[in-house]
Amino acid sequence: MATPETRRKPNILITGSPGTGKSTLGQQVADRLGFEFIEVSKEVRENNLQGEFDEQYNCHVLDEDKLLDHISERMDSENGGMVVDYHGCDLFPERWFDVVAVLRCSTEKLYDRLQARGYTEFKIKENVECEIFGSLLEEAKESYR
Ligand SMILES: Nc1ncnc2c1ncn2[C@@H]1O[C@H](COP(=O)(O)OP(=O)(O)O)[C@@H](O)[C@H]1O
Repeated sequence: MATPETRRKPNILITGSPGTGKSTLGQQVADRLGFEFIEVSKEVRENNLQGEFDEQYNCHVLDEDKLLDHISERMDSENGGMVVDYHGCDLFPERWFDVVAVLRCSTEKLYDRLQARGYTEFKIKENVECEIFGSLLEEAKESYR
């Protein structure tokens, strides 16, 4: 099982509220470095890693155990060189990452981006509030002191 000391190339986690630009940046970073990009939402859709249906959010929740099992071989590899995009970081074992970036975005821009994505007012408000409070940055600081 690789650790930051034994991995050949670093693993990078890109977190932040939905709409801050994680998948855009993650793909660019992976392309430039020749790393593999795991966009978690896409990985979940393509590999049937959903859990139960959530009525309030009108979508399936993620089955976290299934996701972790699904990517653990690549994340624990001695090679490293993985870029992962997910909105939080406390789901993952700390040993998986050498670099954690938290993307931020102005609330005006975030609002417009989430509206353009067709999110409900409820979901937009919740995500914009999360951005105002800097919740995901705090989560990352707690996990990776
Ligand atoms: N640096 C940027 N400048 C302007 N627009 C951006 C930037 N990064 C992403 N976007 C746009 O913002 C929207 C959300 O980006 P996306 O990468 O899908 O965010 P996330 O993966 O965090 O949900 C997309 O329409 C994307 O084109």
